[in-house]
Amino acid sequence: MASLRPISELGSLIQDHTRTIEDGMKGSPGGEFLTSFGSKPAQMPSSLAPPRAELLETLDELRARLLGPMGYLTSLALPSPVITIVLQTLYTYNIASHVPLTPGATITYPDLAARCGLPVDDTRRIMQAAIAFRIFEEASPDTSVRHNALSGILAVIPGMNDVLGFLVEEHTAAAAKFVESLRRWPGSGEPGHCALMLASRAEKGLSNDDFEDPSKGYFDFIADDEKRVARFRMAMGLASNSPAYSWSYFVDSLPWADSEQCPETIADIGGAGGELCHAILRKYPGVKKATVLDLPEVIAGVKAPEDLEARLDFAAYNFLAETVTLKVDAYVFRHIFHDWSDQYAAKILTNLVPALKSSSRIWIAEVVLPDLSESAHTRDQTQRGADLIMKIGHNGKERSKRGWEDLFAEADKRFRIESIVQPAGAHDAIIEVVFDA
Ligand SMILES: C[S@@+](CC[C@H](N)C(=O)[O-])C[C@H]1O[C@@H](n2cnc3c(N)ncnc32)[C@H](O)[C@@H]1O
Repeated sequence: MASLRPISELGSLIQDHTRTIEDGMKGSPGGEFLTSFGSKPAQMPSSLAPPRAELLETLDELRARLLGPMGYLTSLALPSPVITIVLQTLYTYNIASHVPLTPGATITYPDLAARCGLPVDDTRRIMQAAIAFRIFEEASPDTSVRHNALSGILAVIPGMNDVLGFLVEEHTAAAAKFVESLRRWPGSGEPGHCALMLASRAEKGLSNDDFEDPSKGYFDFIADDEKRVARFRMAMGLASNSPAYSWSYFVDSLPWADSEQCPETIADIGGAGGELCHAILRKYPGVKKATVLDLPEVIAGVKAPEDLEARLDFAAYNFLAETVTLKVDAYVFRHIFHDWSDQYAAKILTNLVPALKSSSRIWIAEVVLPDLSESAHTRDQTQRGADLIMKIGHNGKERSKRGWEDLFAEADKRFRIESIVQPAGAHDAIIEVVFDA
């Protein structure tokens, strides 16, 4: 472990980075970093991303070191159920929608309680806990509240409440069942053995001791529940709209402007509505034909936009149950493998093998976990957290470079990772794989 810097040095770094950000944001929208309702969120240029990341990391380190081992551990464990209680109640009673949206307007605790159908004393206690975590503001002590920027997004951004609902209802229930899932099915890679499925079956009064097919996962389970499917789609849609998820990182990183390297034909496996192919075809005229392969129900009714009609088509394909018959120059997978444990991810790859020739390339857009770092705990908290979310939700996983190498080796020794590129600011890396047929 590297020797730790004196805490005064951390304080100076915090001061320096804060100044850099404040100066860099002067006069820009959101540059004052206000938290009141209606204030503009800061839109920081990418040049400020490094000082921002280092500032947040330094704040995290200083806090952990000042709290000391016992204080820091308590600071993790104690708020965790409290945050769950607060967020679950905010979602279930849609509390944000009952607080007036006129800037500065307030509501008393009894009025809010009446609108939400909650007891007054509980409403006050839940709201005050929320306010302590910076959601809402107290307008008058013990009497009334109003929105702030954070609570405001729950009320005004379409889909935000769905995101909250998805997280607090599905993930929280799954988290509570995680250890039980480990005990019941140690090491299982079956989607039906994940904690979310354990929780979902228990919630419906279904047996977890005796159920038919552990290969059926969360999406199969909720398929008939329109409300849950819509909420999941909304939550994913909102998350994938964040700039770090932009298609352009992947599309721009492909070396296909060079006609020597540009494939004439490609297939996007699990390509859903074909949006990634739209971007690829528009940027690379050398790609003459793209085919989206996905489940029949997903591609049913999906059409290519007019300008791409001659170059884009869709075909039904089940990557777990069938081998690929469509032979193209390059296969693309975006956000596919992390949904699956190694045994299923390897199956997807072995099902591709019969279509591969020695010049075939596979391009994957997904996370490549970096090694843990003493100087990037906040990044690691997010990425390792996302890995566990994939586990509780699907028995899926995020993979490190080693994890990807092991996966390809398990699938077929002829796969070889040719390159991994991590564009700055992007959530995903781009993994290029060749097949030594
Ligand atoms: C997380 S989405 C990714 C979609 C798209 N590649 C993207 O980047 O937005 C996973 C995709 O895999 C597809 N999928 C799931 N199971 C499949 C299967 N057994 N066979 C083919 N596609 C499947 C889903 O329909 C969905 O389109």
